[in-house]
Amino acid sequence: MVNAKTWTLRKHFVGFPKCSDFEMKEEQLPETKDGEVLFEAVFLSVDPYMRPYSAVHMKEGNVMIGAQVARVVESKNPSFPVGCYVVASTGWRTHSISDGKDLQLLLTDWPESIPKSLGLGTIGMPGLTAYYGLMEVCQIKDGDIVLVNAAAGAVGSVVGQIAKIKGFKVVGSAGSDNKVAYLKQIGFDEAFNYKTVSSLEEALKKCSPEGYDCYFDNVGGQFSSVALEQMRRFGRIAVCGGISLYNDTTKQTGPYVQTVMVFKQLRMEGFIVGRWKHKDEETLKQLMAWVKEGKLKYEEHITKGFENMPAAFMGMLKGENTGKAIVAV
Ligand SMILES: NC(=O)C1=CN([C@@H]2O[C@H](COP(=O)(O)OP(=O)(O)OC[C@H]3O[C@@H](n4cnc5c(N)ncnc54)[C@H](OP(=O)(O)O)[C@@H]3O)[C@@H](O)[C@H]2O)C=CC1
Ligand SMILES: CCCCC/C=C\CC(=O)/C=C/C=C/C=C/[C@@H](O)CCCC(=O)O
Repeated sequence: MVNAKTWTLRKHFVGFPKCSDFEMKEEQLPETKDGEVLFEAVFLSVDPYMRPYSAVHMKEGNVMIGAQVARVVESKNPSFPVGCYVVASTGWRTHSISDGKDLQLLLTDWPESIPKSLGLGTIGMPGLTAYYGLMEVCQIKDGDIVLVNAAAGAVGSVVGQIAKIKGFKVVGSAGSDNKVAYLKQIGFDEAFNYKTVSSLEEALKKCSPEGYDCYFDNVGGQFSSVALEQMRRFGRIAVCGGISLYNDTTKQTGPYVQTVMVFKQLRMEGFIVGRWKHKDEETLKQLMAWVKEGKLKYEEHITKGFENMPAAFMGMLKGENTGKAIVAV
């Protein structure tokens, strides 16, 4: 018998999450049955989507949603032998049992030199999000100038680097001078600290006087209202997320998009990474190849200890992370 620790949503978040919104619990797992595997979490992901999704997909008392890279420790399923690593969406739990249907093996031939935690970041869901947002939604093409915000984070840092691999000019914004230095280090052409510029409009104009063709939006709200005005004709906006809105207790309102959308003939499209699931295997292989070739750099912000999951989650929402926010058990 194995005891699993879990983090549950004690109270729905109101505004910015608080420690008292979470509760750690322990449960005894049953014996595994034929076809089942028992696995233990090695790395867990904390992601922005957990904040808005909790309100829609969770009830108070539920285990917090989320993905982990886990090691199979007991197996009655030949597809997942003991010792193999899986990506599982079983939430904030140290141990889980599954019949394997919802498990994803890490890419085969994962090199020892590349941390398996990247299966939650650059070679996982955030990397896929960056790739599909640029290639499928923005449909980047020759000569495009790309803008991405939350650029030093898990998704944004991959967006900028893929755009550079493909030969485009890239501008990024982030919330500290250290993050701006990091963006320059990984190849962004221009980067600025959105918290310290005196005018966002001027900063965007200075970084690209010609304007922008592709805007990969992770932030939404006021940033987007200003950025839309800097788009070039026939520009494309991939609406990936709106982290500046997730903790609002009252909905923010306009300026509204219609005038600029019509005059500049813009295309704006929201998307969820799962739309291209059928392409995930080949895309993950491409991301892995770029990492191996040193073209796609990664950074991780690692918090140690399962007991620190809420702190890691709240820290990520506050911007403490450069690169992917991960908890190592
Ligand atoms: N549509 C989809 O399928 C998916 C969408 N997403 C979305 O992508 C975005 C980035 O996610 P991810 O890369 O995992 O997270 P990040 O690693 O970028 O971490 C979140 C970052 O958001 C920034 N941030 C927090 N509050 C604000 C604010 N008020 N204004 C501007 N920036 C803020 C912080 O960086 P800073 O210091 O720069 O402020 C923080 O580090 C999110 O909006 C997320 O919801 C992610 C995955 C899939
Ligand atoms: C302007 C408000 C927009 C609200 C949008 C909310 C969230 C956007 C977002 O971050 C979506 C993320 C979706 C992630 C989906 C993940 C799962 O399909 C798979 C998770 C497993 C894994 O990490 O591999």
